[in-house]
Amino acid sequence: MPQVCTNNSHKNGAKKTDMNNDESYTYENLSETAEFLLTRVPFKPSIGIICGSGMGCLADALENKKEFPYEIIPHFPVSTVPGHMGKLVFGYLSGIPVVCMQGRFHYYEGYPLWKCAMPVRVMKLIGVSHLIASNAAGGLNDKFKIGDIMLVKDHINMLGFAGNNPLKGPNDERFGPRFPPMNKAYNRELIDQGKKVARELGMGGMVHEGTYTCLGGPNFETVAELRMLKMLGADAVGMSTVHEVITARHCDMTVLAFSLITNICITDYECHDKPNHEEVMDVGKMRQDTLKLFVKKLVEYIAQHNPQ
Ligand SMILES: O=P(O)(O)O[C@@H]1C[C@H](O)[C@@H](CO)O1
Ligand code: HPA
Repeated sequence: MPQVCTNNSHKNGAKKTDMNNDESYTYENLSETAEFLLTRVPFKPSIGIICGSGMGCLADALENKKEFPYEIIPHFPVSTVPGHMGKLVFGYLSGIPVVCMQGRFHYYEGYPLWKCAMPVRVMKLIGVSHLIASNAAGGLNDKFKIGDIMLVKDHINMLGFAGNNPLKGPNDERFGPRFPPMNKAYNRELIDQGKKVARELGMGGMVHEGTYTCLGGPNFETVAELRMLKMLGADAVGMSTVHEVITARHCDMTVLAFSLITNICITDYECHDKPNHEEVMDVGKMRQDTLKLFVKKLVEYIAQHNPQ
């Protein structure tokens, strides 16, 4: 049975922070959050996992779990999206300690990007050096099929084009530099290892490499928007991950991200299908065994080789 933690000082959905949307978390705020967790978990994971929509199964695979509902963690936002459980889960995968976000935060939930990405900084402060971020995404690349996996080799930060960035505002050098590079955001060794693992698991044909783009959501995209994104070089489109990766790279974490292609983007006005969140979650469930195995193998690789 997983151990579910409680926090009496933050009972009954009581307001945990006075911050409004203009005030970012301070280093001290996030250190309090990290301290809260570290004093309740008997191990320090160096690998963090973020579960995409319908992919909470990745956290179910952990052993000796210790679970923290987001409501009880100081300064944490709460998850509002179906398919995102809203729990931080510590445990072991193949005997390796990991921490898993079973539910992430999206811009369309009403949170500013720095708040959506705050758990990444908390992970950093508890000792996480490697982040595996997963997401559900619509496939734009003609070669992709529903249920395929795309290892993210790069992203197009559409929200960033409009000046919206999780690093916007005063920079605290204790997290990272004012102007972080983003040309090597996704670790090449881990992308190659992802492909190797896929081949070993007999799923080589369903794993690709490509560019992810994030829009604000919550609506799915128009045909014209999708045609434009395809022309720009995007292979998959979603509503998350980019703000987490930027925050992770800012504080020098090594990142692997992958998209589960849950639907094929509709770029034809004559097609009358409609994308929907139920389908997105169903594909996550359909692929849960494959995803668990895939992530487990990557965690084993990271623990053995410590790619930088
Ligand atoms: O959290 P992710 O990016 O996996 O969730 C995707 C984007 C939207 O939140 C939702 C749409 O169905 O799934
Ligand atoms: N668009 C945006 N986000 C998504 C999609 C999509 O088609 N599928 C899953 N998340």
